[in-house]
Amino acid sequence: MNNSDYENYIKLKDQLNIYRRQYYTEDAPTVQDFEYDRLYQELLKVESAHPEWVTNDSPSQNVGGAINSAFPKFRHEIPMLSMDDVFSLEESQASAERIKKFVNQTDVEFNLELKIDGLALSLIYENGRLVKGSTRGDGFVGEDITPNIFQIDDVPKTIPLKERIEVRGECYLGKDSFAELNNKRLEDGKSTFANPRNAAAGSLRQLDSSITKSRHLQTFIYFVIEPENYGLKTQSEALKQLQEWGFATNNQNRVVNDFKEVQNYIDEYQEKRLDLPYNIDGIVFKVNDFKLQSLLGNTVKVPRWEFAYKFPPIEAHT
Ligand SMILES: NC(=O)c1cnc(N)c2cc(Br)sc12
Repeated sequence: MNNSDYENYIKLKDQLNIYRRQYYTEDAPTVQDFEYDRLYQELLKVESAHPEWVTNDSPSQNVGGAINSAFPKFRHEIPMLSMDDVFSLEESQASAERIKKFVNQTDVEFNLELKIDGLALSLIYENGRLVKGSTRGDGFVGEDITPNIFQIDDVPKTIPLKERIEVRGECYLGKDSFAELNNKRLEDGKSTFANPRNAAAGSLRQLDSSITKSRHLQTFIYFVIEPENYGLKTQSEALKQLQEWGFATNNQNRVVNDFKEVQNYIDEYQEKRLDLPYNIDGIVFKVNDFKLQSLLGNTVKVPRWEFAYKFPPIEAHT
């Protein structure tokens, strides 16, 4: 083993952990997402060549980040995992092929969805009433932010379902609300947020709910936990049902069967993303059939039945 390779790996791992703390816990990253992604992919490459170097504190073994202890802790009954990322059409095709091989089926239907650049949240309803809202945290223990969730207008406080249910999605700040917020902060002589995702995170993870209320946060809900308990068979069906229950859902999803359709969808939204009223940073591929999703299951950190294609960074025009 070349000692300096190992030392470089430790430096890379420590640097990534600093970036994660800034992004997930402090809501104030000092590095752009694409640079973080590049370094993270480099770490994965080194770890696949040297699995014996991998320790529990590696970013590859953890989801999300440490929580703000000022909030009550909330242990997720089912971990809130993250997702594998791919960075090219070819990689996304290879991932889709690996999934088909795993389930030994050539015609697997995928539901493509927009990857919202916000922060993950979980909502729990009992007897049709919202009882709990939480952040992802480290995937196992998140922050109980229930009072703040009640301040988000598009989160239904009651739903027409008596059974207990957990749904998950993304909390985000629209581009216009972000611009208004930063202009107001500039007028008030305050620091501005680097991007809408940090502004959303800083607004949702607020100890003062009235500040959360003033920030016009929005949500897209896209997961039903244990969907088959509610008679749902596919992800596309679950999105329709979520909308009928009263959740804010993103209806720009598309069920695809072949790669040409995937290419069309990616091209279409790579084009449209600048005009959408919210930030997206990629496309989520989900195996549409829940029975196949169960067959595929999860690895320690990510589901095998979904992955994200990340758009290349938007060129900053100086
Ligand atoms: N549509 C989706 O499933 C989706 C959208 N936006 C996101 N940031 C994420 C993250 C995970 Br993990 S899934 C997902």
